[in-house]
Amino acid sequence: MSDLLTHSIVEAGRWIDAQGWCPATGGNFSARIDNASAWVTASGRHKGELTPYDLLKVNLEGQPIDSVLKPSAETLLHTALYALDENIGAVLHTHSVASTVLSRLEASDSLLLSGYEMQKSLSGNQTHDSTISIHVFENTQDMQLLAQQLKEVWTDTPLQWGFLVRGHGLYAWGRDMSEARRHLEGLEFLFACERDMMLLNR
Ligand SMILES: CSC[C@@H](O)[C@@H](O)C(=O)COP(=O)(O)O
Ligand SMILES: [Zn+2]
Repeated sequence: MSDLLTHSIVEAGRWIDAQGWCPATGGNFSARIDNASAWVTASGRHKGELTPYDLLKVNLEGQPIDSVLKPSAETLLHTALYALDENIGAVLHTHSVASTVLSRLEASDSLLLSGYEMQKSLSGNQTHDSTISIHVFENTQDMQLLAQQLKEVWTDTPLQWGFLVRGHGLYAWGRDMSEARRHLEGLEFLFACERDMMLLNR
């Protein structure tokens, strides 16, 4: 199963674990194969210790293709993103302290960030002197419901770069794994800064 896409997921898991963003078995990752399928991590694995045999193919309804592995509990969020935007090529979900805490400190459904040079790590941003919005969904164990809410929000206004799930973590994406990693790293940095600013009452 040696393949560039599966390797990119395994490698992302090692890097994300090294950052401390996927403790225990938290997090899940995927990469689009084509317009009808994606590789996704199997459920319950430690994401820093993945091998290609911990990945399976799913269709965009989240059903396994030719695999007995159980797909990530949150597969429907990955497949919803691929169905919503044909330009999304990879999705990374993390459980960092910053995203978990900040998503609880933010009471509304939209986290606004401005004044950070690191905003330029997010595609389409040329300056710190703008305001970007990251949607915050309420957490639920009902992935059908969360995927439906994602579709409804997106239909109103397409999301960019990522979204938060309150008390849970971050979903970040990009046109390929490289861009997904850059968006993830930029957002995690911005969240850590914003959490500190809030804690300092600034
Ligand atoms: C440590 S429990 C975390 C899970 O509930 C879930 O949120 C998660 O990110 C990982 O689920 P998984 O089914 O392994 O993809
Ligand atoms: Zn999760």
